[in-house]
Amino acid sequence: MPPPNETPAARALRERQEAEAQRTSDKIDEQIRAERAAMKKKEKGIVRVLLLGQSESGKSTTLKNFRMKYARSAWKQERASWRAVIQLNLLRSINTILDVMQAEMDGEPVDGSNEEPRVAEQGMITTGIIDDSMGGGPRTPISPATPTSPSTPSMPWANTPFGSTVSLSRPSGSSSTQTSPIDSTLTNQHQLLKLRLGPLRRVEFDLRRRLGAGADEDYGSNTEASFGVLGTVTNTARGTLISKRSRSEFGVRKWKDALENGQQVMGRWHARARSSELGHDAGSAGGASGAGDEATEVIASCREDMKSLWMDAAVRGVLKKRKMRLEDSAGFFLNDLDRIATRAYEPSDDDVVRARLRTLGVQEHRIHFEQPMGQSQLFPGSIADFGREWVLYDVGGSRTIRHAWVPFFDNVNAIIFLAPISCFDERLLEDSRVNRLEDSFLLWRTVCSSKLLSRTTLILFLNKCDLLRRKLRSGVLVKNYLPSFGNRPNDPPTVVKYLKEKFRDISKQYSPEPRVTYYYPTSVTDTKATAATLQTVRDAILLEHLKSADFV
Ligand SMILES: Nc1nc2c(ncn2[C@@H]2O[C@H](COP(=O)(O)OP(=O)(O)OP(=O)(O)O)[C@@H](O)[C@H]2O)c(=O)[nH]1
Ligand SMILES: [Mg+2]
Repeated sequence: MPPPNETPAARALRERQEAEAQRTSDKIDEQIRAERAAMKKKEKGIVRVLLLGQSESGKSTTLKNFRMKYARSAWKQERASWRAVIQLNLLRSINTILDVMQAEMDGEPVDGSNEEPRVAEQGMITTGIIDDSMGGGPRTPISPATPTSPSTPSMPWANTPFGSTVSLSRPSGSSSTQTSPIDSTLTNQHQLLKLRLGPLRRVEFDLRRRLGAGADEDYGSNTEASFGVLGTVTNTARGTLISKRSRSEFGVRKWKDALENGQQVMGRWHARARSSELGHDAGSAGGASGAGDEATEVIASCREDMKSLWMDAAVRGVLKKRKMRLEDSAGFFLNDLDRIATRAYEPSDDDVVRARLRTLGVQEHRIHFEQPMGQSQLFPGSIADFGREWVLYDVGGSRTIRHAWVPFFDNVNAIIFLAPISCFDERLLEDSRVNRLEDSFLLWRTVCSSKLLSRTTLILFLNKCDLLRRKLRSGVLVKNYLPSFGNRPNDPPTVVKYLKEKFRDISKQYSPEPRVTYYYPTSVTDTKATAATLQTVRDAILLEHLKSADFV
């Protein structure tokens, strides 16, 4: 209230001051409004893409392809720090072989209980989505009988002197196509080789710990925390080649942390490793930037022994007999030992794309597209900037962590769903009663039917086509796992088309309202082909985004 005895002059002054204060207040309000509007406009321009799919479907690999193509400088900066992860992948394979050899030497029985992972067999969790006809009992086994060697091989390795090299026999031709009786007899030379490679167990343990193994998740009912011990983890079952044994897989909540930790390992051990004397041929000279950490030293010094192990016919025989197909497993680098097991090793683009680092948390990656995209020519001017900023969310795909996906559902423009279609004869790692393809169909149905996602653009990658090709070529019959496939030709184009139709039917049947869905057969480890796919995907997502923002 104005003062009771206010003079006309005082009143005029007060009113001027009040008007001024109001102008300032309005200005601030206007600024806030403008900032909010700008933020909203910017937010509206940001494209949010969620990568979904079961574990090992290829989500992180797709993200890497995106970053490699569109965030080139960040990618290049980060590339070297993947070295420790790749080394860990390599050591996991080697130590798995050593574990399997040990099991063979101990005369452990070959586990064959997991040999028929069909889409829906008795006792399996089934949706009936793929084949309503399949509720029933066991089907005729398709596995060709695997010749077995004596369960207790001769073990004449006592008192063997350590030599400087261990020479073993080489497999004749490709082991994966070997059909003659398997020679899986291990000798004292194998025992010797195993001893020589013993230090790699400690290196694997050390690398895991340093990269952040605190984040490791254990699926196995009986997996021991210590390194060098086989877990009772059901590994990817591949038709006739199935494994019940695998070392637990390394996973992290945040890549960034793990990669930074990996870099620190290099730094910390740098000086020590210089004077390291291991008594082996250490391969190519050190001196490359970042080279010289202890893990690298030991790995380089064991290169020839690792090669001997991987190339050995009897070792391959044991792997085959015990149904381990390392070549198809995640993070397989044993064919690159000459390049990777050196002190000077620096990861290539392809190595990083193929490296396996299991995702446990949600990873957010921002990409700012520098080049104008296709539609910007169609929609010039201010729209050229629209959709330049992308946020890609990569999530963990195992069943136990899928609940973390939901909060992202109400704010994404597009979902890239990865369905690994080579997995039609495999079981889920986290629940061996469930066929992996069936799990993908179930997940796809959940995504399609979600009301929150009814306006979200769906893009389906029918992934791992390369592995599908290889599997079909090796004689695995789709109809044995999906009876409704019937007598169609058992070739990749037919299988891809058949599965695509299945996914399409689910989308049509379960989407709350009609929607456009894009389907791409992919092999996302093939970076060149994936680059072309991503270009198309990017254009498609942007077009849908522009439509939803009423620009079109
Ligand atoms: N051969 C082949 N390998 C693939 C393909 N896509 C992915 N991989 C490999 O499969 C493994 C798993 O891929 P990731 O991208 O890590 O799988 P993810 O979906 O992120 O798995 P989680 O993080 O566990 O949810 C990696 O070793 C990849 O290199 C493919 O199309 N072909
Ligand atoms: Mg991942």
